[in-house]
Formats: sequence, C-alpha cells, structure tokens
Amino acid sequence: MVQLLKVHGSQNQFFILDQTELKTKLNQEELVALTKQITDPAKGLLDGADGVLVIDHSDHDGTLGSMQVINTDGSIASMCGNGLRTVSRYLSDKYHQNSFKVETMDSDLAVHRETSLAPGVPTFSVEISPVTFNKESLPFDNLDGDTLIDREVPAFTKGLKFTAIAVPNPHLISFVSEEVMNSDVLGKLGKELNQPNPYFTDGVNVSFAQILDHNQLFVRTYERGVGFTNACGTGMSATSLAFCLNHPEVSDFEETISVYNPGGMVKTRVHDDDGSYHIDLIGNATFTHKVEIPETDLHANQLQHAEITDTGEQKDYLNFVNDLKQQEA
Ligand SMILES: N[C@@H](CCC[C@H](N)C(=O)O)C(=O)O
Repeated sequence: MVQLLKVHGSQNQFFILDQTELKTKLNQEELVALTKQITDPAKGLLDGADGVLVIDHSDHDGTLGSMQVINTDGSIASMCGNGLRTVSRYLSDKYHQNSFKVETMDSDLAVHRETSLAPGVPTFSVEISPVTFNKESLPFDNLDGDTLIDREVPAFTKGLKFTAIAVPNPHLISFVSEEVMNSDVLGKLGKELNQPNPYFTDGVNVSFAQILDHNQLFVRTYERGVGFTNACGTGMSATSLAFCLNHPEVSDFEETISVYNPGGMVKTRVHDDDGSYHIDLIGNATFTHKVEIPETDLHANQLQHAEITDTGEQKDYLNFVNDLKQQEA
C-alpha cells in the first residue's frame, strides 16, 4: 500500500504523492493521467482537488526534496505557493527539520516552520522567487512595451489597470472596486486568457484584488489549468508585490501584509533588494485526509480500492476561518 495525502493551503486543495516511497516511480504520463482522474470532482477522490504535488529526491545543496506541480488539466506549473507550504510540512515531519530548501522547477526555495496562525493550524513560510516582469519570462505578446505595470489594457477590460509578474509562474493582477470583484468580469477574463489567445500564449493566472486597508488585501484568483480556486499562493504573493509597487501610500515593503481570500487568510512580506524582489508567503499547511492505495492501482489509475482516513485537522482550520469572520464583523 502507498499513502497519499489530501492537503490544502487556504483551501487550495491538492493530493501529495511521494515518489520516493514507491517501489516503482510513476512515469510522467502516469502522473498526468492520475492527476486528471484523482482531482476530478466527479470521478476522483474526496470531491477532487486543484492539482497533484509530486515529491521526489533532490541532490541539490540544502534541499530535503523536490516538488513538481501538476494542475488539474494535466499542465505543469513552475511553482505553487500554497502547495509548497504543504510539501514543506510533509518534508519537515518526515526528516525532522524545520528550516531547509525545496527544489522546484526554476529554483531551490527556502522554507521554514512558523508560529501557528491558530491552535491546530500548522503554519509554514515559503520563499517566492525569482520575480521577473519582462514579456519573455511571462510570456506575453501583442501588448505595448516589454513590461506591463499598472497600465490599462482595453482589450482585457475597459477602465481597469493591469500588472503582469512572473514568480516564476505567470500572473496578471488588477486592483478593483468591490462591485467589480463581485461581478463576472474575473471569470470571463480568466477564461479568455486561458484558451488560445494572442496575449498570454501559455495562459496566465488572473487575480483581482481589493484594498481593504493599510497592508490589507482581499484577493481572488482564476488559475491557469484549474479555473477559480479558493486561493492561489503565488497569486497572492505577486499581488502583494504589485500592491507595494502601485499603491505605496497604503502598503509597505518589508512589513507584514494580510491577504484575505475565499479560503481564509495568509500573510506576505515583500522584500526589495535594490530592485530585485522576493516574497515570503506565510500560511497554513493542513492535511485533511490520508489515502491508502495499492501501488499497482496507482500505476493503473484505478482509485476504487482507496481507503480514506480523516485526520481531523479541518475542524481547527475552520475555527481559524470563523475567527477571521468574527474579527471582520
Ligand atoms: N495554486 C498555486 C498555483 C498553481 C499553478 C498555477 N495554476 C499555474 O499554472 O501557474 C499557488 O498556490 O501558487
């Protein structure tokens, strides 16, 4: 039997598969097929998820393992902030270390265990970097200029300003009113830019943000390869950077920013090292279920013999979210 975990960061949900625990690792084709099946709300397990996080060995200095991110549609993402927190907890528990690095597609990122956000809510801080703005790294095309920072793009939506940032996965961000946040604009734009289109040929994660107060945001994201999610960690990190750059009167580099999202709340801290940026993303790493499954079934993409155990952790997470709502009221 092999153990998978169902996990979430701000209720952005994933299954974790540790390839190092298998007799025979799943090949890339098997991983993609498993992801499409297990994350499907109808055909998968536990109402599906937003992707699969695949852990493997890493031989890089200071790392305890590597993480590959597979979106629910089978596309591969270079990074996942909420996912990295849960992978960090998994590796931290497995190797009894609280501060280390995790190899991701583009870089080895520093992570560490943090003081819990609330009782029973394990919390991790992860580094979000490298950060770039140039059109080649996102990539984008057919928009004026080599970067897109706080500019109107009428082809996207009239009257809104957009900022494009790679962290290193691609994000398009707009600061909007409450009315626009509650409209169907984000859903329509997210869908348009994640089907064949002349602007973001590889698709893009689209986030709308509302400024709530000094160093306080609400962010909602339509994710590439997934659709609407409860939260997107890299999206909230990129949005925090756009907040510091575009709205300096209500935000501070190096200070804690509270980022509320439909799945809860995270904290970010944006660092400016002489124009080179990186972000700390701090939030929950919750394991909701353990899934035991025969290894042969995993290779054959058959899920009917999976045995599921509830960890009981979600109760504490929901208490944390309820406390946030009470503080708001
Ligand atoms: N939910 C993630 C981002 C996952 C990848 C994204 N959909 C992409 O394709 O870039 C996060 O928490 O960062």
